[in-house]
Amino acid sequence: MGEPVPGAVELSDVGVRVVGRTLLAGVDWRVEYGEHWVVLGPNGAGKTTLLSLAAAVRHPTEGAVTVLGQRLGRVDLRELRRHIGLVAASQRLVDEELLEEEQATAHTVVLTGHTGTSVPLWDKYGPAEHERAHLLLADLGCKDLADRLFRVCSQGERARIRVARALMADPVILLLDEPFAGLDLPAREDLITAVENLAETRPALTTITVTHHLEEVPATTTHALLVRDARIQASGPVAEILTGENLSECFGRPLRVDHVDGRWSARALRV
Ligand SMILES: Nc1ncnc2c1ncn2[C@@H]1O[C@H](COP(=O)(O)OP(=O)(O)OP(=O)(O)O)[C@@H](O)[C@H]1O
Repeated sequence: MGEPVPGAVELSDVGVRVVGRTLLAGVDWRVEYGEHWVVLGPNGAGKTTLLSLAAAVRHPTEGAVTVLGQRLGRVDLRELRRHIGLVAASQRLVDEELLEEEQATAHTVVLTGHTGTSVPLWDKYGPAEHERAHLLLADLGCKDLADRLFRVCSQGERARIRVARALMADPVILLLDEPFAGLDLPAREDLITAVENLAETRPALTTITVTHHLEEVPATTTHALLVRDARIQASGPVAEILTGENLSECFGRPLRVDHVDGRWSARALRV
C-alpha cells in the first residue's frame, strides 16, 4: 500500500491554546485540491484562527497541520506561503497606506502581489507581469480601474483589487477572510460573482472563505464547515451541512435556511 495522498489542507486532532484560553480543540479537517469551502460560525468561534493555520501563519499547539503536503513546524513557512493567497478584507493590506501615499494605481497594487511586497519593486516586473495584472483586474471585473488611484477606489473596488493582488502570485490555495465585510449589496454581489467566476475558470484553485452570512456563500461552494466554541460542529458537502437544523445549533437560535438558484439565505424562525 502506498502513502495516502495529502489533501490541500489537512488538520488532525488540532488544538490552539493561548494562556488561559482554548481557541481551537480537537479539529479534524481535510480540504481536497479544487474544493471550495465556506467556514461559518458565531463571533469568536475560532474561524480566523482556523484560517491562520491553513494560511501557514500560525502553528497549532497540538496535533498536525499539513498544507500543500508540507507539515507545519517542519518546513520554511515563508516558502509555503508563496503558494497561498490570503485576503482579509477587514484588515488593510500591509502598508496599504504606503501605496496610497505613493499614488499607486489599482494596477500597481496588483503588481505588488507578484513580489509579495508592500511597495512596487519595478525591476521585478516585466511585460508578462504587467499584462497578467491587467488580465487579473479583468477577471475580477475591474478592467477599467487599472489606472485609477487605489486610494480613491471604493470599498467594493478595493475588495476585488485585493483578490486580484492575491492571485498575482498564482497561488494554489486562496483564503478569503470575511471578504464581503462592509460592502453594500451591489459590491457584495459583484465580488460573489467574481469569486464564482474564479472557481469556474480556475478548476485547480482551492478556496476557503470565512463569512458570517449565508447570503454571502458563493453558488460554486462545494463544502461547508461550521465552527462553534472552538470546535467543529459539522463539516462536509455544502447541501448536507447548510441545513436549518445545523445552522440553528451552530448559532444558538431557531433558524430557517433557504436555498434558491444556488444561493443561500437564513432568517430567525418566528415562534
Ligand atoms: N492571542 C489571543 N489571545 C487570547 N485570545 C485570543 C487570541 N486570539 C484570538 N483570541 C480569542 O479566540 C477566540 C477565537 O478568535 P477568532 O478570531 O478565531 O474567532 P472568529 O470566529 O474568527 O470570530 P469573528 O467572527 O468575531 O471574527 C476569540 O474569542 C478571540 O477573542
